[in-house]
Parts: sequence; C-alpha cells; structure tokens
Amino acid sequence: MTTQRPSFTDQEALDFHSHPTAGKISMVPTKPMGTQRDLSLAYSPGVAIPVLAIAENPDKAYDYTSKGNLVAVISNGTAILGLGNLGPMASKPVMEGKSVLFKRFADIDSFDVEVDTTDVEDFIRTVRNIGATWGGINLEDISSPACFIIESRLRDELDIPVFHDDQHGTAIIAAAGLINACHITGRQLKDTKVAISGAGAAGLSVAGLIRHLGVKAENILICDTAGVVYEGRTEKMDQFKSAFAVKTAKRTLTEAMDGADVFLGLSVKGAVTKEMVKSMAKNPIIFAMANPDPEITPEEIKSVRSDAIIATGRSDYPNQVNNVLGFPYIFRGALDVRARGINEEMKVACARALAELAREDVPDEVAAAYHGARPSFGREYIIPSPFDPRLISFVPPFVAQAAMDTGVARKPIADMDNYRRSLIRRADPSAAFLQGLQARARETQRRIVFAEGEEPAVVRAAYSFKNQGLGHPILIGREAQVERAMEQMGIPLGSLDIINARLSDKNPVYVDFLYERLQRRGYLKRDVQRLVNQDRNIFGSCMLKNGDADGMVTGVTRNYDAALKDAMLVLDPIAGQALIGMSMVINLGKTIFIADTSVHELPDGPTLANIALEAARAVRALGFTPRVAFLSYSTFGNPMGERGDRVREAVAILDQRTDIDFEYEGDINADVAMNPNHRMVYPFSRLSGPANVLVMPAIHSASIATNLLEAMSRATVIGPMLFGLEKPVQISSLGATVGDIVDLATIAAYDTDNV
Ligand SMILES: NC(=O)C1=CN([C@@H]2O[C@H](COP(=O)(O)OP(=O)(O)OC[C@H]3O[C@@H](n4cnc5c(N)ncnc54)[C@H](OP(=O)(O)O)[C@@H]3O)[C@@H](O)[C@H]2O)C=CC1
Ligand SMILES: CC(=O)C(=O)O
Ligand SMILES: [Mg+2]
Repeated sequence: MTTQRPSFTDQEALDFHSHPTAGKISMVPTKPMGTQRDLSLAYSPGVAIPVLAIAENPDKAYDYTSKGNLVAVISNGTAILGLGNLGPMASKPVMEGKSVLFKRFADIDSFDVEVDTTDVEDFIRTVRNIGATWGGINLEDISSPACFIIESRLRDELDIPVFHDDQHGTAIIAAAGLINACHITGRQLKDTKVAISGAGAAGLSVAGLIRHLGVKAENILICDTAGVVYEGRTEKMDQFKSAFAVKTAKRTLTEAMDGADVFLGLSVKGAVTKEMVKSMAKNPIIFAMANPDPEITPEEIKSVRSDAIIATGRSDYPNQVNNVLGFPYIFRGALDVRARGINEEMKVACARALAELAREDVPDEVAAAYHGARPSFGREYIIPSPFDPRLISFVPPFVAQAAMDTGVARKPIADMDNYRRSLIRRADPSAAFLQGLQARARETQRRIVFAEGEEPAVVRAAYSFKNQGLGHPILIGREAQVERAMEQMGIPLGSLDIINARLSDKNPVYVDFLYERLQRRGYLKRDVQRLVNQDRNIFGSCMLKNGDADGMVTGVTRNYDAALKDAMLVLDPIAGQALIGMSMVINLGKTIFIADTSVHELPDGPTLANIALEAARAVRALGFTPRVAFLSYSTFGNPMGERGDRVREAVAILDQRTDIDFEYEGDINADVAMNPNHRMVYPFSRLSGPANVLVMPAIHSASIATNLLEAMSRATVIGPMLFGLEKPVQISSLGATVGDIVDLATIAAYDTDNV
C-alpha cells in the first residue's frame, strides 16, 4: 500500500518494524534482579506477602503491583484504521504502536491484547475475565455497531476506565480542533453547520461530543455508505445511527456539504471530491481524518479553496487531528485519581485543555519537530503538536479535576500544583533537580545577565525566565535590534530590561576598573574601551564584578573556551578553589556528576585533588551527598602505571588533610566505583555506596564519557556547569535551545558558591 505523500518507502516501514528486534515494544523491570536476595523478595518466598495482602483487600493491587499505571490496548482487528476488517493478528502493529505512544507521551505502561473473535458476547467475556489486571482498558479499531455494545457493557461490568479510543479519543481531539478553527474563523458553535462522512465509531462519537459542546443537533448531517442519516431512513440503520438521524430533505454527502461550514471525515480515503469542497461556505473547516489516507488530500482542497482551514489524521501535513493527542492524557488523568470510568465531563475538560494549549507560544521541542519553523496559533496550527512537552503536565490535571468534580475519582488529588510538578518529572528526569533550583531562584529573585541579548533564542529565554518568576533578566544588546526580535516573537516591548554596552552610563566605570586590572597584562586603555564596548561577555562580567547584576549566562554564539576566557579577563577563580566544569548525568533514576569536563586539560595530582574538593562542595550545595571516585584505567594500583600515578597522588593529598568531610576513593575503575558487588573484592574500599561524583583523570576522558552516556543510553545531561568563579557565570553549548539557556540561567541564579 502506498500513501499519498510518502516520506518513507514500504520497505523502510517494514525494516523499521523488524530491526533491530521485531516489533516496537519491550518490558523493563523496575526492581533490580541482581542478587539472591532480590530474587527471594521479587519471587518466592517474598512475593507471598503482597499476595496475602491483596487477597485480603484487592485495592492493595494498586500499591503492590503495576496495575495502577498499566493500560491494555485491546482489539479484534475488525476496523483497523481505515483499512477495514483484517483480523486480530494484522492489528498487532497498530496496537503495539498505541501501547508505545502511551509510554512515550504519558509514561503509562501498556501492552496490546489481540482477541480472536468477532462474536460480541465472546469478546466481552474475554476482556471482562482479564479486566482486573489493568488500571484501564483502551479498546481500539473495533467496528461499529459492535464497538458501542462492547464498550457500554464493559463499562458496566468493570470498575476501571474502559474507553474506546476511536470513539472518544477521536471526539476529544476533533472537538479541540473545531473549537479553535471556529475561533479563528469567527464562528459560534451554536450557528455552525456540520457535515460528517462516516457514521461509525469515530463519526457518531464526534457528533455526540460536538453536540454536547453546543452544535445544534439539526445542524449535524451524518453520512455513511447509504448517504445522509435522516429521520425515517430504514436502509443500513441501527439504534446508534438513529440517535443522530435528523429531519432533512438532503440525501447525499454532496448535498450535505453544500453550504456547510465544517466537514469532518471519519470514513475512507477518497470519499470527498473537489466539487463538494467548492460548494462549502466561506472559510470552510475541513478535517479529513481517515487513516492512513484522508477523504481528500490537502493539495486537492487547496487547488479549489484558498480560504479553508485543513486538518488530517496524518503527521506529514500541518494540523494533525489524531487521537494520539487524546488517549495518553485522558488516561494519565484518570489513572492518577484511580477513576472508576471516563465520563463526558472528563472528555470535555480534555478537549478544552488541548484547545487552550494550542493558543500558547510553542517551546523549542515543537519548533524542532517542525524543522525550526516555529509554528504559532493560526490556520496552520489549530491544535498542539504531539511533541509539545507541556501536554503531559497541562492536560491531565484538567481531566483529574473533572473526575473529582463528578465523583468518579477513588483517590482525589489534594495538591494540584504538586501533581502538575510530578507530571513534569514523569516526562523529564532532570525536572526534579531543576524544580529545586527554580524554587530557590523564585525566592532569591537574582538579576541575571543574558549576554547575547540580540539572539532570538536568548530573548525568548530571558522572557521565559521572567515569566516563570525565576528572577530579573537583563539583556545586553542594541535596543532597536532586541526590540525588533521581541516584536517578531510577540513579546511586549518594555517587558525586558535591555542595556546597550556602548551607551550605558556604567561604561566609563567599567573601563577604568578593567584598565587597572589589565594595564600590566599588555592592554592599552583603548583596547579595554573596545572590549567593554564590543564584547558583551566582558561588559556582562563587569556588571557582575561591580555588583550591578548577580549572575550571567552566555555561550550561544561563541565557543565555550572563548566565552570562559572573556569572563576570566574580568573575574577571578575563588581563592583556594579550583575552577571546574561539571556535568550532571541522570539515567534510570540515578544521578552522577562528572568533573572536570571543561577547564583543566591534563590535571596533575594536586589539581585533581582540588577538582574533587570543588566538585564535592558544589554537589553538596546542589543537595546531594558526595561520594567521590578518582577514576582511572587502574584499580588500587592494578595495573601500576604512569597515568594512574597522578590519580594516586591526588588521593594521597586528600589523605594528608584532616578537614575532608566527604567519602572519596581511588585510583579506581568506573565499574568498581559504580557497582557495589565489585567492591566486595576490595573490602578496604572507603566508599559506603556507589560513587556519584566521578573525577576524571583528564578532560578528554570526562568529555568522551559524558557524551557516550548521552548517546548510548536514555541519559539526560545537564551542563557542563561552571563552578569556582568569584561570580556565577554559566556557559551554554553553541546553539543551545531556549530551555537549555533558561536552565543555565536558573543555575546561575542558584549561585552554589553562596549556598
Ligand atoms: N484521525 C483520527 O484520530 C482517527 C481517524 N479514524 C478514521 O476514521 C475512519 C473510521 O473509523 P471507525 O469509525 O473506527 O470505523 P467504523 O468501521 O466504525 O466506521 C466506518 C464508517 O465509515 C463509513 N463509510 C465507509 N465508506 C464510506 C464512504 N465511501 N462514504 C461514506 N461513509 C463511508 C461506514 O459506513 P457504513 O456504516 O454504511 O458501513 C461507517 O459508518 C477510519 O479511516 C479511521 O482511520 C478513526 C479514529 C481516529
Ligand atoms: C488513529 C486511529 O485510531 C485510527 O485511525 O483508527
Ligand atoms: Mg483506531
């Protein structure tokens, strides 16, 4: 089968599904299974204890098993996408796909279950009998009208959310898109005339939800293979279609679309012609949502109408109206309150939240998904991108609140702000750490210099920093340039402080100070004047030195070393402390720090000792208990060699001191440092647990190790963060994202040297 705008070949689709392992899904244990004790706890005999607890109170399954975060995607393959009844086995790639989308977008664990029966009772019995295993059940691609009976019976018989995604997931996202498309075209839902192609699971449910939102019943004309579903029709009717039959003389989709404001396609490829599109009202709203190929392509629509708002179910056109924006978040909210079901109010809350989010300025992750072309709310962007990282923290709280308000929540959420923060952490493992720094930044309200103030990403970051209440940003740049960037981004003029280095009244003060500092280092006064006028890192550093600002972030346009050299012309390392770059690596819930990733190329023994001291101090200031390992290719002198000597010397230097208040060990190999079992061979080792601060023997090993971890695992890396300078300066990587810049500004505001 070929699609209309293939961005891949059929062979690529097959290869994607077969390499490197067959399928798209796997399972990850949440507990270690490394030792005999682990086995005794996880399996017999330890497992008997939770078994007995659950036997006594089945609700305890939420506490002692994965039930509460586990959703089944269940199908019999009778309506696979718009491809028809191809059976349960053929539906497996779609169901695996839905499961991984649950995990990817909402951190919900999920497995697919394909049931080999088309008999309604048989299907209901099968699902009911395995129902208690799950926290929720997502029914998928089951043809109508069987799907209506199946869903309604299972909802009655099970006390967990049972949700037919093709009905309600689709209805939620179509309704969100419609709310915004009507807003853009100045329509009221109550006056809107809608033609729908498809009177199946998706079509009827969408009709139901938009009716609930205010579209009048008589203004919704639904068509199937026999034409308009009108009052009195007998051909191919059932009770579910009858509920949407209207009094009308119109009999065909062509007639239904004539003069309609909105077309919603939930049927099959090619169901709509250009002529039908031509006959629609001014500024028509056309959602051709059949998958994988829409009822009519956007190219065909555009060839006859330039005023249409167009959406499809596909990701390769603008405006993807696809239930992937609905099911992950409605289940997240429902699971988090242990909802008994998903009701109309929860669906409406979800649709309204999605519509609202589309109207906000988009983050970098979305711009990246659009190859840098940052979309903004309008005809080509009526609903959020599936890659919008805010979805997981924005949408589920509305769903959870609606569940609580309507009495279906078993476990209401007491603190919504806390819940929102926990959702952010689900999506981003570094979030917990950053949230801690943010909380302090909000308290201290530091003045942070954004040195490259004319750069669009920096302007955006400064605005975001301010909007999040993290402190007072100061942009260095020429007002006209900065303000032009602000206007283009829709940032209100006057909302950010801008300082032009050349025109600042502090300019002569900084020149005098810097001239005094540099006059015996080969600089003439005019050189210093030029530096202060032209080099924004120098001017920013002078602001810090003079007490006119508290911290600085830079590096987006200059390489790390150049930016650091600039700052060090003005600022000194703290006396008695090493200047170091340290990266924080978070992987599978574990956090380690790696130093020195950016300053000392090949440190000698005393310098390595100083790096460890500074790293331990900074790590403690960030809220962790440091356990330092001086890493080497050798462990405790084996093999003995020149490269390990410097490391052993550093350990010996610390051994001589009486004021060391943290654990350290070395020379030691990375696996021994990180794995407690390996240390059994070295019972004299002084580390009480796995090392969390890894002092590398040289800058190249630090850099290579950090980059390898990031590339080879799902690790999140923050930094390198710069520590040990007299004022907090953080240097980003070239071309850093807005989010990275805000994070570094927050770290600068945290000022570990003064914690
Ligand atoms: N973008 C999205 O998120 C989603 C898109 N969809 C798409 O919607 C479509 C329908 O899915 P679903 O409701 O689950 O399937 P169903 O099998 O439940 O319903 C299909 C409906 O389409 C009607 N139909 C078939 N051919 C035509 C035609 N030529 N003209 C008019 N109506 C026609 C059928 O008519 P009859 O009743 O007479 O047989 C039936 O009412 C699929 O293409 C699916 O991919 C579904 C869910 C989500
Ligand atoms: C998206 C989806 O669920 C479908 O097309 O069936
Ligand atoms: Mg589907």
